[in-house]
Amino acid sequence: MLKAVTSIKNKLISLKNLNSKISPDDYNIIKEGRAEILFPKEETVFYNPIQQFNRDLSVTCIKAWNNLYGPKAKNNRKTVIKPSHKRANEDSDSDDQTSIKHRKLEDGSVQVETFVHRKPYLKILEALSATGLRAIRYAKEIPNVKEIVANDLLPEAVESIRRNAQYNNVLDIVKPNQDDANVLMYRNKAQNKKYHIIDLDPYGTVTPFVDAAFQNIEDDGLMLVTCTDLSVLAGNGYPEKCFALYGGVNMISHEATHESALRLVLNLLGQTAAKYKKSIEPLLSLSIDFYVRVFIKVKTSPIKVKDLQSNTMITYHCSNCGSFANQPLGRKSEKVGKKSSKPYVKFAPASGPPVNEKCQFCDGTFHLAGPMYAGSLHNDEFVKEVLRINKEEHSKKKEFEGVYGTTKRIEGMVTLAAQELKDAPFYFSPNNVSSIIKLQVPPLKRIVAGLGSLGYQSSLSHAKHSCLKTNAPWEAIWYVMRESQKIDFPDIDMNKKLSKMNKNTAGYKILSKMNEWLPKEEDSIAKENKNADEKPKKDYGEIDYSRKNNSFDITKLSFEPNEQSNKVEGLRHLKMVRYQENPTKNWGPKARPNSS
Ligand SMILES: C[S@@+](CC[C@H](N)C(=O)[O-])C[C@H]1O[C@@H](n2cnc3c(N)ncnc32)[C@H](O)[C@@H]1O
Ligand SMILES: [Zn+2]
Repeated sequence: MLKAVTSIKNKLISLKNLNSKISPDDYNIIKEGRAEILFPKEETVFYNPIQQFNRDLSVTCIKAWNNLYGPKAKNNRKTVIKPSHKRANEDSDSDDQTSIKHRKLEDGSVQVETFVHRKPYLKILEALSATGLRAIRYAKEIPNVKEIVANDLLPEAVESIRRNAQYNNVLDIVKPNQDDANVLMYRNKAQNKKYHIIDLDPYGTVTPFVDAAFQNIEDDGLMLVTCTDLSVLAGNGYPEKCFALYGGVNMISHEATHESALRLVLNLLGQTAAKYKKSIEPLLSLSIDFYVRVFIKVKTSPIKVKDLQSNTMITYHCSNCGSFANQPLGRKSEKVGKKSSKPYVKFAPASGPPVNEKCQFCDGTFHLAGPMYAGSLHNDEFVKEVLRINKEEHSKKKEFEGVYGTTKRIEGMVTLAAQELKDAPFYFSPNNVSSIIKLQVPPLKRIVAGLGSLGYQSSLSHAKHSCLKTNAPWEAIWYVMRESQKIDFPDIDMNKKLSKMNKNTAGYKILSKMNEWLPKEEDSIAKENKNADEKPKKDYGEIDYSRKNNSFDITKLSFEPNEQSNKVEGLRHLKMVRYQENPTKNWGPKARPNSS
């Protein structure tokens, strides 16, 4: 949270090394992280205090990326064995200082351990910097930063970046620059200048800046991307604009629209990267308040680019009952050569569609969402490191006391993201499903236990409160929801209930036809026997996003707590802070200041 807004009164500030004097009444000092920003009282440059969470999280993510995949991550301690006549520092990196330990081995050779004390090496571009606050925080809070170019189109913003970089004593690291972000990035490309980290935090959509950014980032680099245009990415009113900007349509009027927003942004990034033989790996993808923020690793890899097709999907979602089915746009499978017996990967068009013309549950019409990214939203290793830094360093170490105001929220959000079920795009709201079939909303843990007893996994979603992600087919979801009523109302008479319902409603159609489409007991037994005889199918990288596997055994249903329900219930008891602590009045994406 904002630490202090101090009005400077009755004295002139003379900035170190700055010739000009600043009139005190013109500025507030805003303290955030380790930075102090001189902020003009009449707002001419963009600053939104609610975005402190975004900035705190970004600092933590850059540290995590650098620890795991940064240019020198795997290289901090080298052990080499040399013939005894060679000196240890002959091959050492001339930029860095090294300390060396020699140990003579029995065979006469010398084991040389080189401890490398790195000179700052990280190069960061903040392409849309406004006051410079973010760049200054990166300079003061992230180790090993060599250079941060803090760029903005507006002269007032660049003046503010310069003033603040100087005031914070980081002008040796933070380089203010006035340019259109794209002009800067394409010029960098021409000069072969690249950055390890590119942060894109625009007003609204990131789309205009993405192409240039992919041509300006180092291999294995980290790209941090914000989009605040959620009315387009997640709203109901602009499918055509969403398609034009992101190359796909969101899940209009569906509770999972915030996850589709993330998948659309990742689709835009993945498609753009592929043009340059690059692939993206989402490290952490969050839907937060009024914006989305994704952290991706970028790699030049023509082989990985081949996965783009099978990692892209469209989604059919019923406009009546909300059930959905995903359709990957391609297939990737491992085959074995007939003559050579060598395995090879085959890419093929997908087969489909996964649904009939009308919804099989309620006769409703399907809407089409996507194309969008179908793969995992987060990387386990990265998320673990983010949580570690947040807990062990930012929350506990004395040196960080009072620096990070949003550690609880980072813990809450990232812990939820970490437990999200993979390969199960989207979630459903038990509240909505219950209201469709006009039954009482069961507790989440009971639904999860029921699905778990049928062999399916479930998790919460960071993107929406009280919603469930699951790899269960919709047949199982409707079935569990109906049967769960019998716990609360053991004498419930479903036929009587149906007779009172309007026959044209989705709920009536779902409940009245359920016994027709539920798997039959004898089918389950036959399937079990067949599976036991069948050789396992060898699929490589092929994930069934479609939810077509609906042959569960209905007789196995139980609502007793199980591993799945205990896991979900454990998280709900953590009482984590998902939302911003003490948001100000009328918080949200801030408009451009008047003068811009
Ligand atoms: C949302 S603000 C950035 C906030 C900042 N990153 C932070 O954390 O406080 C967006 C900034 O982008 C700048 N901007 C808009 N279009 C631009 C362009 N084409 N090139 C460079 N800067 C641009 C605006 O002047 C504004 O200062
Ligand atoms: Zn339906």
